[in-house]
Parts: sequence; structure tokens; C-alpha cells
Amino acid sequence: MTQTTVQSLRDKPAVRWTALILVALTMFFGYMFVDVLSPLKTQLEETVKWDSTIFGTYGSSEFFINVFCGFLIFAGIILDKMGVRFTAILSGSLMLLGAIIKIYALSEYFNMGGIGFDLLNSASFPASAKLSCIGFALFGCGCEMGGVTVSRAIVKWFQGKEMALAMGIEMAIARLGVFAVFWTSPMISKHFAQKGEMFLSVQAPVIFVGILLAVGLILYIIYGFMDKALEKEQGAEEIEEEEPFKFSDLGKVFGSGMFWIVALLCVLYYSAIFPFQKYATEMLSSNIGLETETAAKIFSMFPLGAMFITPLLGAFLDYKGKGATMLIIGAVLMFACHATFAFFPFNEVSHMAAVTIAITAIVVLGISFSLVPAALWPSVPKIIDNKVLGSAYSAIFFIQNIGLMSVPIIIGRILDVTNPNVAPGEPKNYTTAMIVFAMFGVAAFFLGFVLKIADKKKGFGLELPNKTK
Ligand SMILES: NCCCC[C@H](N)C(=O)NCC(=O)O
Repeated sequence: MTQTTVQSLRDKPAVRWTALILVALTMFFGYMFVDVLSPLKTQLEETVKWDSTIFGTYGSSEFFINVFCGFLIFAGIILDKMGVRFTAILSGSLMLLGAIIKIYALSEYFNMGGIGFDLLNSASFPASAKLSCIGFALFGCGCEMGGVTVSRAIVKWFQGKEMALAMGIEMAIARLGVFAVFWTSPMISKHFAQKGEMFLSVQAPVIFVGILLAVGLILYIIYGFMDKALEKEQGAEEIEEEEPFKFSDLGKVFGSGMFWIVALLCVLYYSAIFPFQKYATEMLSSNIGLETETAAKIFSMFPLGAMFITPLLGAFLDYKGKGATMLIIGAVLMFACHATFAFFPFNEVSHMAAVTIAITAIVVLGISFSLVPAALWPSVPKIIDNKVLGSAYSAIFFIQNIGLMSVPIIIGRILDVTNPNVAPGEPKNYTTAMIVFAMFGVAAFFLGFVLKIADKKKGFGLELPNKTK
């Protein structure tokens, strides 16, 4: 007798990978938006008078609502209660709304006294920066909510299959967004600066990525149809993730010691990555004496390297394991890169040698940024009950966001204090700032060890492969 097995949508590779591409592309546009102004720090200093502290506050503002209003916790609750497709569309809408506000904040019309300018303007903090912060904070709600939702969507489609590979590819696509924006943003900016359109030189890159975010929202809506079809098909089948959210879930998450180790490792590691991205272009220009466009292109190798290696490491983790070890090595490499920029005497070697060493350090950071995310995120389902996974990712992001919010302000302040007489646009001394970034690597390294020991004792399987069939 022959038996026919009915394939579910998630069993069809073409369908589940299409679902992945749809959600990942929106994150691609989101990550472009996150760093759209990062390569333009010097131009912002000259055009809209943002000093390093203001720029740092702007960088931090992405996380204001997530941290101060605990939005990320709500995001987890919304995700658990309303499901992936509602949350995806909500997050895409918030990202777009934030982008529109930021576009307005950087417009010539607004900065020449347009609606809301007088209300927001003050000598110490320009209106353009305040309104950009408001827009970026709303965008940040959407982007982080999107991140949690995408992780959840991947678990939904890929659990027991190529889950780490899928997460790795999703992150690789997001990294490609960072790479893309470090090329396009200075190019668009230069085009308008050469025409003497100074406001457009900082606003046009934001408009460009804002349009991409509108496309991203459409992709989330299309994903929503796929998600609905999957749910309809699964019907009354037991679906673990569909359990309604209960507040006691948060207690379960926060009560787990392993959760805290992972969350602290995450905040320490990422605090030396995303905030660094905001300053990297100016740091490279200052340390090596490069033009903004060239410095941004050198830095773009960081996400590019991470993009190629993350999926490979995801696949390695699926088939071979060694997640905790990967986290430790990633922390060491991150320290090595930041320490190089803190201590290497770039001005005492030839320009060629300085550029080569800078590129090598950036590539090393890229490898680190492949190892850690590829191992960290797929580890969460191993230490946390599936039923509270949405809340767990949100809680980790919440703790991570506290670091991502604080560090840019701290670095901005350090730069202003350690460069008291440096005129806008002039090279800055980045030594102290880079030492701070390097210290995060040291702390992450120790936590990686704690995690590995705890895993060995409790047997969560962080060093084991993911693939079950
Ligand atoms: N918006 C930029 C920061 C994204 C932080 C996000 N919570 C995250 O950790 N994403 C995972 C990653 O490795 O990019």
C-alpha cells in the first residue's frame, strides 16, 4: 500500500524561502534607514550644526520609546496576542511614519522657520535634531518590533529545518542594507552638495531610503497573505506559538538565569557594534585622513564581510553546533578591531599601510559580527520555552536597547570633551571613544565563558547542532 504524505506550506522550500525573502527585504530597507545619516556626521555638523553630543543623542533616539516607554515589551505582547502578520504590518507602518517625520525635520522649509520650527528650536539643541529624534524614535519602535517579528516568523516557518541558516540569511540581507547605505548615502549627499543644495545634501539620502521603506511596508502586506495561508492550513493543529500571552510569561523569561546571561552578552556586544557604526566614518576619516566618501566605503566592508560569512556560520551551527564557542571568539575579534583603532599609530606609518591596517581591522570586525549574531539568536529557542519566545526576544531586545540608547550619547559626549578646540569638519581624536568600545569586547568575552560553563552544567545544547531532520 502506498501512503501519500500531505506537504505543508512550510515543508515546501520555495514557499518558506519566499516568506523569508519578503520579511528580510523589509529589514534590509530598515537597516538602510538606521544608518542613513551615519556617514554624514561631518556634513550634519557643518549644515545643521549638530555637534557630537547632538549627533549621539540623535543616534540614541532610535531607542527612546523602546526603552523609556517599555515599548519593546509591548511589542512582544502585541506579537504574542495579535500574531506575526498584524505586528509586521504595524511595524512597517511605524518605520514609514518615523521616516516621513525625519524627512520633514531635515527639509529646508522646516529649517527656514516652517511649521513647528519655533516650537522646537533652542540654542543648545537645533529643531532639526529634535524633530529628527522624534521621527527616529518612532522608526525605532517599528524597526525593533519588526526585528522581533521577523525572528518569530522565521521560527514559525523554519523550526526543525534550516532555522539558523534562515536567520543567518535574514541577517545577511539586513547587513547588505548597511553596506548599501554607506555607499549610496555619501554619493547622494555629494551630488547635492556639489550643486550647493546644502539641506538636500543631508535630506535627499533620507528621502531615498524613506521611499524604500514604503516598498518594505508593501512587502510585509504580501507576507501577511502567506502567513494567513500557513495558519489556515495548520488550522486546529497544535501550534505552540499560538498560545495567548500571559503576564506571567514575562516572569518566566526574566526569572531564567540563562536568559540574563544571553541578554547581558547581547547588550555588551551590540553596544560596541551599532553605536560604532554611527561614528565609524568620521573615526576613519580622522585617524587616516580620508574623505567622507572613501572612509564610508572602507567601513562598508564591515557589513559586507558579515553578510557573506553569517549564513555560512548559520549553516555550520545547524550541522555542527559550537554556538557558545562562536560567541567567545566573536567577542575577542571585536576587541581586537576596536583596540587597533584606539592604539595603532596610524599617523606614523605610510598612508597605504594605514589604509591596509584599517581595512584588516574592519574585516576582522565583520567576521566577529558574523560569529556572534549567527550563534546568539538561534540559541534563544534553546534556552527559552517556545510558548514565550516572542516575549523572550522582545525582552532581550529591550535590554539590548538600553545599551544601544546610552552608548551613542556617551561616545558623543566623550568626543566633545576630548576634542574641545576642534572646529566642525576637522579631524577628531577618537582614542578614548575607541577604548570604551574595546572594553565592551572584554566584558562580552567573560560573559561568553560564563554562558559556556552554564550550558555545560545545565545541558541546553548550545554547543549542539540545530538540525533535527
Ligand atoms: N536598529 C538597529 C539595531 C538593531 C538591533 C536589533 N535589536 C538586533 O539586535 N538585531 C539583530 C542583528 O544582529 O542585527
